[in-house]
Amino acid sequence: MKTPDIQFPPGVKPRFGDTPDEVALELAQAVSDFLRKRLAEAERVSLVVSGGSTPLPFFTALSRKELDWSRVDVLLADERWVDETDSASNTRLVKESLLQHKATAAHFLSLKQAGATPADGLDAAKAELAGLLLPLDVVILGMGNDGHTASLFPDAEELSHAMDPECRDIVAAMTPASQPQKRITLTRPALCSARFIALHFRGTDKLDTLKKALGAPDDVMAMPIRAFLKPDLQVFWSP
Ligand SMILES: O=C1O[C@H](COP(=O)(O)O)[C@@H](O)[C@H](O)[C@H]1O
Repeated sequence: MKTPDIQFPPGVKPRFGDTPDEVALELAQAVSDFLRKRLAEAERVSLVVSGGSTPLPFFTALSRKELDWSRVDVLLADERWVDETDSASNTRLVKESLLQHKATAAHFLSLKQAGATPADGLDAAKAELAGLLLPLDVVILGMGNDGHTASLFPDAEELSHAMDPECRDIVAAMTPASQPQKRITLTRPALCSARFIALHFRGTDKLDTLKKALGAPDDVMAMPIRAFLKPDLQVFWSP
């Protein structure tokens, strides 16, 4: 594969692979190495993953890694406000493909709580996450072609709250006009301060989206992914 022609800010570490499986294996190796190192230093560690279609091979590879999973708290960067039985549920994806094999022992913290809307369930979600230590250890982000990451959508009326660098909330309710479901998301400061942050995405269309994001890095409200394009971000991409 020809290495994509894309100019990253200094300190961003891109890894380009030929196939989604190759990149998923590399990412699983990098994440498990980092978690193992953190488990030698901390009693519990946190692993934040994204939903959508991209992470499946990464989840499968990571679930087979040898780790003390009983000390790992797994949560999603964002969730659609749907029941776990719904095919759009990111929770369902994580339970079916990540919390398997060796990772069965991990502790899952659910963003989706009871309530008709994410606003109704927000306090319960905050209570669920109350024991997490900040900064988070590992955050794996995805990205949409509108420049959203997690559920930080450019067209959500709650975006300025969730993207506020001073926001004290770990989670926020989101109602993006473009999306069929309401969402709940980790906020920018909670995600941005993680010790290990990776952006995992695939496809030439999304590479073009990333180039657009890098072209005008300051307008983070137009493309929230821009807030994460900073030194030490690890980028994992395949066609
Ligand atoms: O809606 C979402 O989309 C993004 C990207 O998903 P993909 O299907 O293009 O991989 C994802 O990162 C986010 O968690 C999800 O809720």
